[in-house]
Amino acid sequence: MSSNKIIFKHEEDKDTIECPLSKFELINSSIFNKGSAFTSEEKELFNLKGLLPSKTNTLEEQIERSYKQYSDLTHPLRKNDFMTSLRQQNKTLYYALVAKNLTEMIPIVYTPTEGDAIINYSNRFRRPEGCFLDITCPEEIKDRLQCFGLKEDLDYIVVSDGEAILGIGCQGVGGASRISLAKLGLMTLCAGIHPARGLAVALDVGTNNKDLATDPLYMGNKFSRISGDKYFEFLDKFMMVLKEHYPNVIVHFEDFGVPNAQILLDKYRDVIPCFNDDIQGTGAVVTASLMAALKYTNRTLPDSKILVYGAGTAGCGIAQQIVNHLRSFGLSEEEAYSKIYCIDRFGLIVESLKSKSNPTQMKYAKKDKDFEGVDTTSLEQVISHIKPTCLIGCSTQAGAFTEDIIKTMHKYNEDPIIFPLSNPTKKSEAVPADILKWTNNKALVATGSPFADVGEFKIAQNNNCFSFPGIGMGAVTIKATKISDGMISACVNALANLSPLNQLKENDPRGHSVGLLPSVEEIISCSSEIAAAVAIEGIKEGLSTVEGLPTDFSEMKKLVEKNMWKPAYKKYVKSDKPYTFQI
Ligand SMILES: NC(=O)c1ccc[n+]([C@@H]2O[C@H](COP(=O)([O-])OP(=O)(O)OC[C@H]3O[C@@H](n4cnc5c(N)ncnc54)[C@H](O)[C@@H]3O)[C@@H](O)[C@H]2O)c1
Ligand SMILES: O=C(O)C[C@H](O)C(=O)O
Ligand SMILES: [Mg+2]
Repeated sequence: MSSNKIIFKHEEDKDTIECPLSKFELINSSIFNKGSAFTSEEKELFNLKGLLPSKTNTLEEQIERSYKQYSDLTHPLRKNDFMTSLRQQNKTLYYALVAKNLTEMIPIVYTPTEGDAIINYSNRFRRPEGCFLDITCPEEIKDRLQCFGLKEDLDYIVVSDGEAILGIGCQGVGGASRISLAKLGLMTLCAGIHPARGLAVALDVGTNNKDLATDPLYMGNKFSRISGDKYFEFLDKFMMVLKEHYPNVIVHFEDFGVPNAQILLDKYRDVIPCFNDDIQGTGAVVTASLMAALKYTNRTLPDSKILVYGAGTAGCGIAQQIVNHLRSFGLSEEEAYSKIYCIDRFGLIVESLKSKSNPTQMKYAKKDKDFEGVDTTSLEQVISHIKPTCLIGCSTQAGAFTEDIIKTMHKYNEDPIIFPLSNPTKKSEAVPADILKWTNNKALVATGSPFADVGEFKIAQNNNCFSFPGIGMGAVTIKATKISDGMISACVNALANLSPLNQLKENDPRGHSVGLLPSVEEIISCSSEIAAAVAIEGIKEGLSTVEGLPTDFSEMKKLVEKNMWKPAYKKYVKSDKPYTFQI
């Protein structure tokens, strides 16, 4: 393509934007549209005079108006519908509105309400967003992707095949599309990925969800999910198109199922700059909150025993990240693995469970003889035998952490660390109010979905939304060739340092009431701090392809913040240059 085409690069220091659209095309472009905020000069210049009423609003006035409309709706799913429409109309207004109301709106546009929106996708569908790739037409992958721009036009892709959406299983094409859009939305909101430079990709490989397959309105392929060679060939074709045509784009895998998530990550992480949010993003946020909780209670990671309940994609990702962290304390690989215990649907993973467990799970297998006389399918008995410091739930089993279980944890720990991480809210292994009640308010709790404070106790959201935006933006900043384990560990350390517990003096009893992680209100500043740490680690490891980047943390943070797209209107000047990017 010609070099004079419009490229949305990080142009935050410019006061004007070159706009190649006019009339209906302009007003229908969610990237360029300003709605009632077009000035009279812009209305004249872009042929909009007959398309808009005469008054020009400010962005603040538009925020006020849309917040009123949003507030008129009482049902969370209707609020989600409203926000989806707003995003499709005017991205600047959408992100400005969410940024102003983070605590209220993140649960609407992300977990948990997005889970309901996904379940109802084909019935509530109004307008498509993002790219759809179909396993029946692998030869079309390149052309379909190129509708959204060429290699200079994209920084970040979120891709899902919809198999393991949150804790609600296969949600077909709707799950694949909307979970990718929700994650991409947070990349823009929290880490400033330009909305025209991010792409949500839905891979439609069929569905095993009977409700969808029998719904006449279901919009995806109704055949059973394709697996095995044909699935991997399709994925390989997609990844090779990215490698050839979008070599600098960072790829974020989301909600792939257990059989494929780790395999795809292992296969492609040295080939394409990519990471899996459920494995590595979750591993990072949970290790960070665990480190903060241990530090506050004067314990160390090498002295801890961790029990992971639900050894799927997230559970094994968390376990692996904790192992990586234990290694940084000088433990051997064997010692590190020995500190982590995993339970899956057949009970504690022990050597004799080999035929029912996958190779990733078997890394944590314990010797059967060490559990003689213990019913390894009973969580309570396993806890009594191991006496873990920390219990982590990623099982999708609502209520699995019963009163007896939590009290058993408390029996062996003055301050047990309990993380019920399954999403959405209805899948949580326990609710914080119960956990606190059953432990005389001593447990250190953080949950996957948002929960309200319990009296004076603040419940941190132990969700990968605190890690993936920083990991992704760090990688985009240096146009990384790879996202290394060191970059993920840099995220862990940066996030653990941001825990509000660090601001307390030793033995300050308020510890349990400040929350283990920063509040959602702080998610944007946390993400830039993490991005800077991740970028610096990538440079140190020789994984950057950008020349002349700062290696000093505060300089890098300034650069990251400058590069972050912010929702504000700029003056438009007319452009006749060709463009290829999404509008
Ligand atoms: N908080 C976060 O940031 C975060 C991140 C990722 C995933 N999650 C949540 O964690 C849950 C799991 O996600 P995933 O991607 O790992 O899914 P997954 O399907 O890969 O894993 C779930 C695992 O739980 C196991 N399981 C099912 N029933 C069980 C039982 N009765 N006892 C023990 N194990 C059982 C399954 O066999 C599977 O291995 C979901 O609810 C998801 O929303 C939270
Ligand atoms: O999407 C979330 O809220 C976190 C996580 O990626 C999940 O799958 O639950
Ligand atoms: Mg996920």
